[in-house]
Amino acid sequence: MTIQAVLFDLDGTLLHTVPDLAAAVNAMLVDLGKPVLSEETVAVYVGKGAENLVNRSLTGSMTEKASPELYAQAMANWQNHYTHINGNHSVFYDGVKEGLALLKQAGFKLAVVTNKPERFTHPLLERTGIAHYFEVVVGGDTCPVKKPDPMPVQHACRLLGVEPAQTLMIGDSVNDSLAANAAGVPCWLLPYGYNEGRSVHETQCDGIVNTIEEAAQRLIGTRTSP
Ligand SMILES: O=C(O)COP(=O)(O)O
Repeated sequence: MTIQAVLFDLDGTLLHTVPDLAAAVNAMLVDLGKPVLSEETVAVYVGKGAENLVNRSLTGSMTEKASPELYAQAMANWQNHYTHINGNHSVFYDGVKEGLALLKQAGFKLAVVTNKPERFTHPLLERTGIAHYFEVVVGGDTCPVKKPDPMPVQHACRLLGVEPAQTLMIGDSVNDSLAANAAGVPCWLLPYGYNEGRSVHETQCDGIVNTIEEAAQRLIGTRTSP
C-alpha cells in the first residue's frame, strides 16, 4: 500500500532541543541547590516525556522516581524555566526543512507525534516556523498514555483519516519504533537524535535514513516509480 501520511517525532528528529531542555533542567537544579548536568547526560534522559526527564535529572537514574514532594516542586520549577527557554537554542538538523517542503509539495499529509507536552510543542513549532507543515499535532499529554504506547500514533492516524499501513513514522528512538510498530505503522529511524543512550543500529525498525530530506526523496521515489 502506498504511503500517504508521515508522522514525525519532534525532539531529536526535527529539532536538536537538548540545549533548551538542559538549560531548563540546570536552572531547576540550581534553584534546588543540586549539581548541574552536562548536555550529554540530559540527552540520555530525553524520550519518555517531561515527567521522566525531571525524575531522571533528580535521581540520576533512568527508572527511579524522586519523592512526590521533591518531584512536584522540581516539575513546577522546570516548567517555569522551560516556558521561557523553549526554542531559544533549538536548531534544525540538516535536511529537515528541505524534507518537509518536499513532502508537503508532493501531497503527503504530515503530523507531529511527540512526547513533549502540548503547551511546549505548539510554541516550539510556531517559533521555529514549521507549524504550518502539520495538519495534526499529538503531544505527550494529548492521549492518556505516551509513546512507546501505540495510542498517540493511532490517534494521529485517525485525525489524519489514514490507515496505519498507509502511514510512515520517522523518529530517533525506540519509543517511536515501538509505538509505531504496535500501531501497525512502519517506522524509519534517524541516527543523530536521542535514543536513551543507545545506537539506532541496535533498535528494531523498518529502515534507517540519514536525513529527513533523504527520507522524503525515498518516499517520493516509491510513489512515482512504475
Ligand atoms: O519529550 C520527550 O521526552 C521527547 O519528545 P519526542 O517524543 O519528541 O522525542
